[in-house]
Amino acid sequence: MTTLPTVFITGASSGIGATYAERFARRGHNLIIVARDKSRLDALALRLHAEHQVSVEVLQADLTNTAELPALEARLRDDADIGILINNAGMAQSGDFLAQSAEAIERQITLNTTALTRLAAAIAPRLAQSGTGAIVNIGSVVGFAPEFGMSIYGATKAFVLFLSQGLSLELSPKGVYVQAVLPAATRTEIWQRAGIDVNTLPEVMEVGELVDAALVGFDRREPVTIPPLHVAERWDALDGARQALMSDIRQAHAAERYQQQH
Ligand SMILES: NC(=O)C1=CN([C@@H]2O[C@H](COP(=O)(O)OP(=O)(O)OC[C@H]3O[C@@H](n4cnc5c(N)ncnc54)[C@H](OP(=O)(O)O)[C@@H]3O)[C@@H](O)[C@H]2O)C=CC1
Ligand SMILES: CC(=O)[C@H](N)C(=O)O
Repeated sequence: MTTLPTVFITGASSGIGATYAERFARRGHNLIIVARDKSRLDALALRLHAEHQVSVEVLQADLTNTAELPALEARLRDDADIGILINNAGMAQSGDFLAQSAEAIERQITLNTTALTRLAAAIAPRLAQSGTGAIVNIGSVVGFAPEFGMSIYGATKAFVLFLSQGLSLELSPKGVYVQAVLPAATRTEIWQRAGIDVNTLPEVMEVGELVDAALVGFDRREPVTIPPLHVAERWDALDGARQALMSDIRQAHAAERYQQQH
């Protein structure tokens, strides 16, 4: 009998991360769940263990505190049972760029990009060595849309997509699956935490539907999964246009429109 890999999930105390934890427990995976709120993690661990007979270990950590990252990195690097990383913890901030404090900007970038990247970097060599495993990074459709007015949040999520595509190119030949999941508005606490009333939003997906759809993409080994996108060809066209740029942008001379007029 093959043993299922342990799933390491950040931001598992609520919302999308807690739902991933429930879904993977249902599939029979042991879990390591990470967030700041230990009492919520403990309650989830007890429930999932009772309902699904899996082992659930709780790791309390503040991922914005880079001093807390080495312990998590060491665990990902050294624990051969961990075969799937769900890089989910994230935060959003509402409000204009002009109104953001330096501390708030740093916190958001550290959580959404630095911690995510460092955790992926910690597990990737071991997965590549074993030729198996998966890294799932939770981005957002906001990463496509500066028009949504969440410039820093969107920029962090554009980073997540770029990083995931790059890692997929590097790691998939070595047997490691990398998935970027890009949800749109989903009913979780992130909205309240960002000072936005989710009930004022026009279209909101329920979190169970979002995670189940993301797992369909996971099982198909899709590199990029966008659950709310009904017309899949739109993504193919966007990514195709990006790839078509590549031959055009490698040029030794500036385009004619930038040549100095003498
Ligand atoms: N809901 C939505 O509309 C969308 C969400 N996303 C993304 O989904 C991901 C999950 O968010 P979602 O479930 O919606 O939101 P929630 O606010 O419900 O969950 C966020 C999770 O991250 C954890 N977290 C927050 N800050 C830290 C920190 N400093 N250190 C460790 N853990 C932390 C929280 O736990 P704790 O407070 O206990 O630390 C919580 O478990 C995020 O990356 C978000 O950007 C993407 C698109 C849409
Ligand atoms: C607060 C948000 O913008 C949300 N998390 C999203 O990514 O759509």
